Amino acid sequence: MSKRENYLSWDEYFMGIAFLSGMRSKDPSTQVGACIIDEDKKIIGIGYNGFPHGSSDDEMPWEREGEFLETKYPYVVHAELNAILNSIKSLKNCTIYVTHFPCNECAKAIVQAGIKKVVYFSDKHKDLDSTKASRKIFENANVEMAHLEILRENIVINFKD
Ligand SMILES: O=c1[nH]c(=O)n([C@H]2C[C@H](O)[C@@H](COP(=O)(O)O)O2)cc1CO
Ligand SMILES: [Zn+2]
Repeated sequence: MSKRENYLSWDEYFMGIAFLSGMRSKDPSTQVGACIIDEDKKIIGIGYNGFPHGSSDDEMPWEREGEFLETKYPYVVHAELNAILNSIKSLKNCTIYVTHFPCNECAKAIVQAGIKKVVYFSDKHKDLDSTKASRKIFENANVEMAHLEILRENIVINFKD
């Protein structure tokens, strides 16, 4: 019997895990996921955007607009930072798969952690200054940036069969 066709590529697998992780996010507008792998393709950290430990999800605001302290922005931990903080070992020379291109704050953390490659899916905020700053941070630190185009339309997990 020949091998199965249409199995997940490594890129699809790790980006798929980043997306699955993002599905844990309670942010009603943007769900971000991240998955960090080492040079042996072992997963060593996963994260999604959410409030810090101890913050009740029901008491924190998910608002995008209004008085700064009444919005989510000062409180939410970004997916990339959560993945870094959740990692089980050194991130030197690792690769991070992210559903969205990282902001400049996450870019700084990615560089300082020793991550050498960023594989991203969405770059919809590419014109924001914070994204331009991220690119500059990555370029200066020789962190490779790679846009991942996934050709299949979806990955289905069927719990019924
Ligand atoms: O790098 C990032 N990583 C990350 O996890 N996020 C999270 C924070 C917020 O919960 C959400 C952005 O929300 P919004 O698109 O409504 O502004 O995504 C946002 C960024 C910035 O693009
Ligand atoms: Zn960020």
